[in-house]
Amino acid sequence: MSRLHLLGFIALAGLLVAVPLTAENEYELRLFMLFLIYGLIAVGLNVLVGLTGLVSLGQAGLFALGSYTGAILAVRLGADLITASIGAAVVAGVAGVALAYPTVRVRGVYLAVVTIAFGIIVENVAIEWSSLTGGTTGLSGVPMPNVLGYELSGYGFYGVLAVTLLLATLAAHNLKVSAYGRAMLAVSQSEIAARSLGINATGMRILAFVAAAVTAGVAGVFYSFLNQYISPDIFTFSDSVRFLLMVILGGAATTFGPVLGAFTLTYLPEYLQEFQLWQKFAYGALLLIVMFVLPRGVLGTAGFVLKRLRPPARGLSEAEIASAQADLAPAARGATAELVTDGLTVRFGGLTALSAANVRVKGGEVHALIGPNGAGKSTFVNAISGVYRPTSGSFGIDGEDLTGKRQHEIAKLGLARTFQNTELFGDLTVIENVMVGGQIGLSYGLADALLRTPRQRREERALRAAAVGLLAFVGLTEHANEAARYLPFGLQRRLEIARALAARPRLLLLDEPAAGLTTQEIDDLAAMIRKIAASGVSVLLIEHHVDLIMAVADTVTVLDYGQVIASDRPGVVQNDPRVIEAYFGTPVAHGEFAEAAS
Ligand SMILES: Nc1ncnc2c1ncn2[C@@H]1O[C@H](COP(=O)(O)OP(=O)(O)OP(=O)(O)O)[C@@H](O)[C@H]1O
Repeated sequence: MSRLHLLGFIALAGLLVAVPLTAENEYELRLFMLFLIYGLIAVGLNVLVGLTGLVSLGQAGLFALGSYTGAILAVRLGADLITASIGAAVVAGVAGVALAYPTVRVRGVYLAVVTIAFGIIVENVAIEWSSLTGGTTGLSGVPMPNVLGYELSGYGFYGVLAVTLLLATLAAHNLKVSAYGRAMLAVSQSEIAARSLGINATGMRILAFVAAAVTAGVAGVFYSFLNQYISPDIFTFSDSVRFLLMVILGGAATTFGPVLGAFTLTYLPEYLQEFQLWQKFAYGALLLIVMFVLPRGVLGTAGFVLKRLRPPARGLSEAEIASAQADLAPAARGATAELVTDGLTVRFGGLTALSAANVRVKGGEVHALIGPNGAGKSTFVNAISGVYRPTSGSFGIDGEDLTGKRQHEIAKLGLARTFQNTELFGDLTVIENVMVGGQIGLSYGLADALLRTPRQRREERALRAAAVGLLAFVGLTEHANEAARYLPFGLQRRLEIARALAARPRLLLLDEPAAGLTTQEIDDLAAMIRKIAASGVSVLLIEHHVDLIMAVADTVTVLDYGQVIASDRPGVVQNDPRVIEAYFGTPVAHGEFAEAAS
């Protein structure tokens, strides 16, 4: 944990201890307890909004679901605070999974509408199912907070709320700096790239929704025990908006932003009471001004300014570079990684982009796939990496059939790729991009991430060391701490290669890696590809640059109108009349092919 974050946690803990000692009356303490409850909702919602970039305007619905579940369990079944919280966490968690499902199809404003609809449904069920919920009259008689038959004092309950908020903030912070947090950020920035590195994007979104739902559900139980009475009008759409505002105002994706946002929006209405009729207007105007001046939220902007004033070193320390070594060899040693496609066909409506392609990439070779524009090269790459589902035919690595598998499953079986139009995680740093690539080899789980166990730290250290080694291999150590989006184009291409290599694949697909590079950069790329192949990785190279192909390829396969028209050693293919005709329309003299195709 950075020194700044440690200070933040100490300050938060200090505040939580000091408040009950200094509170002058019960009302003050109760208001602070409300802040703790809202803070819990905001901290959970920040996982969703800050890390996966998704917006939920249904948090009041989840809060209500938790409140009602807790209250019903307590009133009707005599459950204590712990049992009620577990029950509410389960019910809200299941609702979180259900809410995450639409993200398979919808995002952005459509997803926001789905979450709004969810909130409205919960509110209406609470009103209409009066035999269970008490309808519009609400549910009263929630007992005093009690644990295992012992009633908690006001301060005891305060302690439970304070410790829960502190632990939730710590767990959310740990999640953010773990492989899970990086994976969520990666998914939000380039889903296709994240999937190509073995990340289950849907799984990450479900996890984020569940985190936001469970915290809102437990906060709901706390609320019903604090209030001892709940009714549907406590959980309205404007509450959902307020919860979202807490995250955005404090600073999405920051550790303490949601807590600060919850604090501000709990106390602000109190201070604005003196404006009487103008209270709501003043509230809105103030929010508008803050968001206009600080679009990243208060702590987001503070962090940004701090980085400007004291920029972190762009590169890595000598010691860190010296301690790391690139390991390019495939994770599964001894594997030959032979890719074989059998009659692979991809149709888009009436267009056959790839027609019964039989390609064999032998273990450890550099195999170039070339062809005129629109020949079907990218379609081939997308088919074997799981982006497109083949219409017919099959493909596999080392005899294992991969047809029909999803992108992240194929990645886990040893295939990594780069993209024709680079697909980096722009807001992550260069080294974080490579670390996301290496996450496929991690074995620590969610509990390790939340608790930052020694196992998590050990694996993260090894992951970083491997990433440093790969950055040295592609010559990017000087840029390690820069955001990937600010790298010059040529370096972005190299970063994509390092990121793909971090997954320690058996087969590496390079989709036009030389596009847009200078002659010197292409020479460096050729040397890099040779080294990669020498370490035992099979390379499938999609390229137009004939010089590069001649320099590195062991075999060249030529596609034309989706069909394989030649596959042989480069020198043979270069003189194949069908290939020359495919590029020029008519047979031409020897030598002109290389000149024109490059
Ligand atoms: N998602 C898609 N939907 C419909 N048609 C597509 C799709 N992707 C590719 N195509 C079509 O399939 C054919 C093959 O395209 P593809 O991009 O695979 O060629 P390519 O060899 O990679 O070309 P380039 O060198 O220009 O990248 C083209 O006619 C293209 O228009």
